[in-house]
Amino acid sequence: MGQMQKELHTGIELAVALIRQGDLPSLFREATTQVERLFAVDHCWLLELEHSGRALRCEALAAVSAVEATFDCRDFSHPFAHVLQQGQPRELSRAAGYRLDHPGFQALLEASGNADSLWLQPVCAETGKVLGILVMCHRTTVWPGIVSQPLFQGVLTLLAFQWAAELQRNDQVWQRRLLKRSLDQLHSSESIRSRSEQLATTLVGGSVAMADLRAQVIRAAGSQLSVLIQGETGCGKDLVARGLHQFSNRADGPFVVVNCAAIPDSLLENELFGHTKGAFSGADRAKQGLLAQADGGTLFLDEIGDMPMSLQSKLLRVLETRQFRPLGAQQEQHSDFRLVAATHQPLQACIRDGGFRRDLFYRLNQVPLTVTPLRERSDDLEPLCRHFIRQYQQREGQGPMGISSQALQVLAGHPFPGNVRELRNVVEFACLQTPAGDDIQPETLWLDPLAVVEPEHEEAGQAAAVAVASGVPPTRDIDNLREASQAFEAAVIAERLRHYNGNRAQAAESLGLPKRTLAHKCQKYNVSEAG
Ligand SMILES: Nc1ncnc2c1ncn2[C@@H]1O[C@H](COP(=O)(O)OP(=O)(O)OP(=O)(O)O)[C@@H](O)[C@H]1O
Repeated sequence: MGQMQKELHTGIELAVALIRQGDLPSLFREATTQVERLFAVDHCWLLELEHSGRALRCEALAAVSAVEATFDCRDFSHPFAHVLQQGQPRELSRAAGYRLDHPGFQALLEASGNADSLWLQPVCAETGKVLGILVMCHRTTVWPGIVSQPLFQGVLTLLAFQWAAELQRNDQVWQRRLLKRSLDQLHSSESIRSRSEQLATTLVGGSVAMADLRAQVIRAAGSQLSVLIQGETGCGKDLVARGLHQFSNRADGPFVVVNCAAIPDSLLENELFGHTKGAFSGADRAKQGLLAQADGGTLFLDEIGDMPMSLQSKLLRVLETRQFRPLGAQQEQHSDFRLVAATHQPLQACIRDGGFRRDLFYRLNQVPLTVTPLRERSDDLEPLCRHFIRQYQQREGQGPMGISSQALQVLAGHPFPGNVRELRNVVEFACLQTPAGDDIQPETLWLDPLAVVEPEHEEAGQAAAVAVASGVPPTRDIDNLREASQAFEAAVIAERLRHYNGNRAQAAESLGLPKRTLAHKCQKYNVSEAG
């Protein structure tokens, strides 16, 4: 092979080797090795200008030395700042280098063996943009013979070209990733927003607390983690649990509700686990438990704070394995359910008092959700009132138009110890007494006067409240028996309705009246006026 052909061959080999590298670190490794080999240079380093343009970094030096291999471009205690500033290559003697006290630069000298001379060569892209610096170190000054070679210029050009292309590729990848991330974010926040809006038709309220809660419900619905909903009685925990099911991928599966406080302790285990035929005397048929029924769906354990300790341990085991054994069964069964639990009790305090298992609490509380009491979200009052009026109209076929601002003001001053359930009852009472097409007025609002009585005046307040609430005169003052009887009847009805949280069917049944008659009497006596 002729000399020229040999050189050409070397050049092509070198070019292929450089082009083949898929990322910057391997490009740098290949380029420095090639320079050391081709030009018989003792040591070669590549310093990369950081994206910010503020510092140069030498990864290869960082790998062999303990010092920080970063060179601030404004720090003239190393020679690279000068090279960048002038944009020209320069030679540097080791003796001159020793006078510079930059620790990174000293480490570079150290790692370059006995080099007496350095050549600092800026590497620039076609656009003129500086990419970094090529540093060659050798025992003696050999530079004029090297840098004048076309092969050296070729290596530099190719290195710069590949380097710039790699940066551009990284930049594009980065841009694409950024774009994708922002699109994903946009998409997920958009989908959370639209689902939250859907949820707002059942979990009503315009307050910030309610909007936050809805977004949390939507996010939690997307996971399989157990959710513990805490909040005062009547504040909407049941609705939250339903929302978690409705917006989960189990929405087509069953939603099984167990009220741990409503089922006697002795029956609760049986309800949950079920039993086989003949498991105990009287078990003449097998019964599927609620755990099994919840397979593929959501199991909602309401009032979990009331679950007996013995059952808590069993539940914990089920939650860990999703396996359980019905009473009398030989085999364990599997049920794939998502657990949602709720309580109005302060579970932390129950744990301290020994009434609730700490390990179960942690198992349930993977996603904690707290529903704020109604008195702390007054912005929800108006939307909730309108929601309940609309529900009333749909149910009864007619009802009031809306609610007056005075009535809303009165509601805003009430503390609502019974939360939204209490508000719903108050609004429904008011609906009953408001002619269709009118707005609800303050006089029709049946608010529990006890709720505003100061604790120290509670007893006196209670007596007064009964009189105010009932409107029944003391017996000795009665001068019209018919009116007094009617007042008494109205007071009993109002009291009973209150007792049943406004459930007219239950109140009517407990008084031995048909529901229609009760509704008629409410209208006739204008129940709230009796208060
Ligand atoms: N944000 C709301 N939007 C619409 N209705 C609501 C809202 N919050 C509560 N309600 C209504 O108030 C009543 C009580 O709510 P819910 O049963 O969900 O309360 P809870 O916290 O589960 O009560 P408890 O602690 O007694 O079980 C229900 O009729 C429910 O529909």
